Parts: sequence; C-alpha cells; structure tokens
Amino acid sequence: MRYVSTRGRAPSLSFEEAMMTGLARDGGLYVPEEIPSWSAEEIAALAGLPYEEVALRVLRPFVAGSFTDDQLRPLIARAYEGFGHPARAPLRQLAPNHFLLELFHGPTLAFKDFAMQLIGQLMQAALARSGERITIVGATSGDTGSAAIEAFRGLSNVDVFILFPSGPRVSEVQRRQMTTPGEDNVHALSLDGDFDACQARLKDMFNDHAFRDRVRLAGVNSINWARVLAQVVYYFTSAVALGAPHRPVSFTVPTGNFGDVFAGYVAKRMGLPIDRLVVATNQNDILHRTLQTGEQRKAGVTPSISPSMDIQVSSNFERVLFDAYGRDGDVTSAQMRALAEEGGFAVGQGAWEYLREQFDSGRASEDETSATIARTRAATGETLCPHTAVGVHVAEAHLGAVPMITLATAHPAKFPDAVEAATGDRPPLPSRMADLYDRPERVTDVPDDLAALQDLILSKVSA
Ligand SMILES: Cc1ncc(COP(=O)(O)O)c(C=O)c1O
Ligand SMILES: N[C@@H](CCOP(=O)(O)O)C(=O)O
Repeated sequence: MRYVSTRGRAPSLSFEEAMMTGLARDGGLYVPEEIPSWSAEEIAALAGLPYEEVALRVLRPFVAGSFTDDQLRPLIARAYEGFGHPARAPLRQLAPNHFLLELFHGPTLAFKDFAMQLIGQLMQAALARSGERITIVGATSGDTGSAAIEAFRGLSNVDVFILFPSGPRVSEVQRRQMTTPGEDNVHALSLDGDFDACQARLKDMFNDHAFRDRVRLAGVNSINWARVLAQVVYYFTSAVALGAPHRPVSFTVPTGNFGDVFAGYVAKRMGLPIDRLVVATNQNDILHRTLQTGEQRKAGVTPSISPSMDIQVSSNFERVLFDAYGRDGDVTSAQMRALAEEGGFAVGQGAWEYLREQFDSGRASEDETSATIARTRAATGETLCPHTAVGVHVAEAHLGAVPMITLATAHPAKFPDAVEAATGDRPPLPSRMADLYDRPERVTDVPDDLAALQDLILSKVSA
C-alpha cells in the first residue's frame, strides 16, 4: 500500500514511512492511494472475534509492505492489554435504537488511547529496525497530549513535547495527566494561545524542513495517518455487533479535528454499511456551518465545557476535501491556503454535494450539553462526559429506523466540573489515578512563537 499527499506535491510513501513522517513535506496529509474494499462476507466474518483480531484484519491491507501479520499480532496485543474492559470498546444501550460506544477504557480515559497505544507499539518497532531516535511534538486540546505521553513515556529513543493551551482551556484532570509524569523524555508545554495556535505552530515546525530534519520530527496527532487507521477498527466491531453487514447502522461522532469521524468515513468507503455519519460539534461549530452552508470560515474559538472540541481549524477536513474534489491536490492546496491566509473558502458546488452525501451534522449549545448530561443521568443512570453529551444531543435529532451509535469519547471523570454542574456530583477517578491531585506538576510556559519553541526543543533534545 502506498500513501499520497492531499496536496499532490510530496513523494508517495509506504505505511511505515508515512507513519514516521507525519505531515507530508508539501504541507498536506497522507492518505492511502486507494481504500481497500471488503465484501459482505468478509465483514460478516468479523462477528464474535476479539477486538485484537478485528484490528489485525482491518490494518492488514493498509500496512501491507511494512508489517507482516506475525509482526503485527504481538504489537496489537500489547497495545490493548492495558485496557480496562475485555471488549475494549463495549456498547451500551441508551434507548431502544440508540447505543453508546464506550471508548474510554484505555489508560488515559479517552478514545485517543485506541490509536496512541497502537502507534506507540508500531513506532517502537519501526525505530528498533532503523536504530533512529525521534522527537515527537504534539498539539492537544487536552486528550491527545496525555495519551501520547502515556504511549511514549520513558523511552530512551523518543523525546515527547506536548503543546497545550494555557489556562482553563483544558480541564484540571487533563492538565495533570500531562504535567505529572516524571520521566525525563516528557515535556509538557503550556502555550499562550488556544488549540488552533498549538496546532499551527506544530505544522510550522513540520514545514521548516531544516528543523524537521535536524530533530527528526515525528507527529502523533491525527495528521498522522496511522492514528486515523487505528480508529477505523471500532466502527467495524460496533457495527457488526449490531448486525452489520446484514443491517445498516448510523454513527454520531463528537467532532473537533475531524479525525474520528474521518475514520468512520474510511470504514464506510471500505464497505461497512453506515447509513448516516453525523458530525456533532459544540458551539465552535465551523464544521456544522461548513456542511450546512458550503462555506468554511473561521470564527474565534470560544471556550466551552467540552474543551477538547474547542477547535476551528480541523486538520482532517483536508482529507475529505481531497476526496470531494476528486483527489485534486492543487485545488485542495488552494483551499487550505485560503483558509490560512484569508480565513476561509467556499467549497465548490460538486464537492459540497459530495460532503453532504457523506455527512449530516448538528451542534449543541452549552445549555443543551449540560441538559443532556442531566437528562441522560436521570433517564438511564449513565453519566456522560460533556463531549459525549454533545454527541448524544445531536444524535437524538437524527434517530430513526436505523440503529444509531454515538461515540462516547471520554470518561466523565476527566471533566468533573462540567458533570457536577449538570448532575450535582463529581464522578470519581479510577483508583489507579486517585492520587493525581497530589502528584507534583512539571510544566514550562511558552509563548506562541515558533522560534522560541524551536530553540526550547533544540536545547532539550541536544542535551
Ligand atoms: C473527548 C474528545 N471528544 C471528541 C474529540 C474530537 O475528535 P476529533 O478531533 O477526532 O474530531 C476529541 C479530540 O479531538 C476529544 O478529546
Ligand atoms: N481533541 C484533541 C485535539 C487534537 O486532535 P488529534 O486527534 O488531531 O490529535 C485533543 O484532545 O488533543
């Protein structure tokens, strides 16, 4: 399998090269040259298999040429052995035709662990082959950062720098998950700006080829194709559990950087019978507006009670735009340039129609999110995290004859203030994290300044 850039001007790469490269050298994102297509029989054969076996089958065609089954199997096993539920991603019924897919049983209590634990294993295997060391820089609105730290902490051939927005733009639990690990290779950087600023500086670092080569920069955000790929797996396990391929299912996905819902789109392109893929946004609703109006225009980020989705520049939207334009890298490039330089762009008519065929969308206000947490608790006993509540609110407007699966993207204990405000009580952290508030924090405040960030990283990796 080869991977091509959405901007059409970077060399095509193998899976391993694309994973270790992160952002393409032309500023684009890598996507598979073609999406493998599965028959109904192949999908039906997944029924009853352990999560790890489904992961092997889903990954296999995408990693061909980089990892054999024998190499992949133990890496997948190690990735998921620490999850706190035997099913890894269990389903829970909320209402007659509405299910929650619990994606928060990994070590850092958010769906990011599914991909990050696996990418940690895959990257270590690749580094063992090459004998190289790498510098990972990640941008986070709260969850990617801790998942990345958990996957790479203590490794002697990897330095991890995580840029997160300063102040209350991440929850205290999220911040402490990033600032309390004591390993020398972990660097938590609190940036004076929002997530979009963190992600923009990360992309600037990738686009500075001299810097990128000097520190051997690697990325673990969902700009990295391997992240998206790992997330395709749970669309298959959950849909098959509800009767696919013999009956279709729909998904509602709390969305920020568009990586998770893009993974659902890949599953659908592979042949999984997904009826509707619903993009659920909080008040930072650029994706909902884009799908409704055909115009993508940035507005400032407004902090919300679902902070991990406080994003206006959704990286992975570029991947679907590339498909919507018939894989025309020049047009995709021009639209991304307009977003960066002019604050927005109008999607062409044909491309917009393609997007509307693929995705529905909705938004939840702050009050609606809070009310959904309270109402769901009262009706079902289930405590939702605010991101999941955004999804449930939007999903409820899209319920019909086809079963709806809403992705429960984080554990409510990561957002105790929002949950307490809605329900009156604070969800406890799992016992292994009970002393999180007592652990000493280690964090460096950094300005939103590329040169200063690069100097800091250089001083640490060459130390
Ligand atoms: C808890 C939670 N829910 C939803 C999202 C949105 O996912 P994505 O960025 O893949 O759209 C994120 C972060 O991205 C998150 O951390
Ligand atoms: N919500 C994310 C933002 C980064 O998304 P990613 O999937 O591109 O890593 C976070 O929690 O950091």
